[in-house]
Amino acid sequence: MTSNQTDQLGWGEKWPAPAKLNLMLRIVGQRPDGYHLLQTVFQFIDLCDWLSFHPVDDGSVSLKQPIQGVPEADDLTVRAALLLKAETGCQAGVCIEVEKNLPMGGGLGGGSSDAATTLVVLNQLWGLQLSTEKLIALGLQLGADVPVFVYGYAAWAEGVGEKLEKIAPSEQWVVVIKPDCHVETREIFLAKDLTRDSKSITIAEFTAGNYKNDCLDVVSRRYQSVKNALCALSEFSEPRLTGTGACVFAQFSSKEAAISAYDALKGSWQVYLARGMNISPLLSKLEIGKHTH
Ligand SMILES: C[C@](O)(CO)[C@H](O)COP(=O)(O)OP(=O)(O)OC[C@H]1O[C@@H](n2ccc(N)nc2=O)[C@H](O)[C@@H]1O
Ligand SMILES: Nc1ncnc2c1ncn2[C@@H]1O[C@H](COP(=O)(O)OP(=O)(O)OP(=O)(O)O)[C@@H](O)[C@H]1O
Repeated sequence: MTSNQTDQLGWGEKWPAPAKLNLMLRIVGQRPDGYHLLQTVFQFIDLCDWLSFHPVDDGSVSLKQPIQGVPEADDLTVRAALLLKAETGCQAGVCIEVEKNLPMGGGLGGGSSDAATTLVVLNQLWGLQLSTEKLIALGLQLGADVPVFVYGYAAWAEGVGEKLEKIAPSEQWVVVIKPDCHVETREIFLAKDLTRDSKSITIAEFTAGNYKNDCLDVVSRRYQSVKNALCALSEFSEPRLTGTGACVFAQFSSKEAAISAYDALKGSWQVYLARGMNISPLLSKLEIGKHTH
């Protein structure tokens, strides 16, 4: 393959893997296998990891630089690429480069988003022609948060997060605090004191302001730094927890208000200023590619 062809096909380009926020999260039941049945609203933010894919000719899947603390074989991008090969019999190889910006264990879905970007982009680069529905089903094997990143639209989600319906909450400015702790999703879902019987609500009830996250009480009881972050953000706007934490966020209707909260918090906290997005930057980049290639 010449370098010109390589560029045209998107090999070596940087592909975004955005973070998500759960704008609300209700636990409405539990499956026999222990997985929790949710109602949640996913929206993307313009805070991203960046992935690039480099062809290798020996059929192997590797990482250019493993992420600290994550063995290469466990990395969700490697697992996603191997899953595609196993599913399709594809013999091609790839070296994956991840520019990691999203904090891990933050409830921002970084690992899941990296996996989704790998599924979607390698499907294209390897010419596999799997449908979005098939990629969503493969993504679900890797984690409950992967499907929405493949889907690419802000979504009302049910099931364990795989029943997705497009939704368009307002794309507000957000300030996100990453408290100084790592919350394991599994630990929170195993907690005895977690509420698991919330009443289901409608999209209209969410839109009218029902933003409850059922994990909030358990997480803030166990992690003092999450509680402190909620308190710090509440000076500026109503704070919420994303997923099972640790990150907390608040929305702002103006950029100026968001910047002034960000400026006030940045001396004491690991804090991010971002913008809500109803179409994932990955999907936008794929659409642009379709029109230019
Ligand atoms: C909390 C959320 O981030 C909300 O978007 C997701 O539900 C979690 O998604 P995720 O991190 O991709 O989760 P997975 O990697 O699939 O599961 C991690 C662990 O959380 C528990 N888990 C996860 C999702 C779910 N609906 N019920 C669960 O009980 C399972 O015990 C599992 O062992
Ligand atoms: N490419 C990857 N990036 C980040 N974490 C990864 C990756 N591959 C595997 N992991 C593992 O997944 C765990 C969860 O990472 P992630 O960044 O998705 O957390 P999270 O934001 O809390 O996720 P979620 O909101 O889906 O619960 C990490 O602690 C790490 O062990």
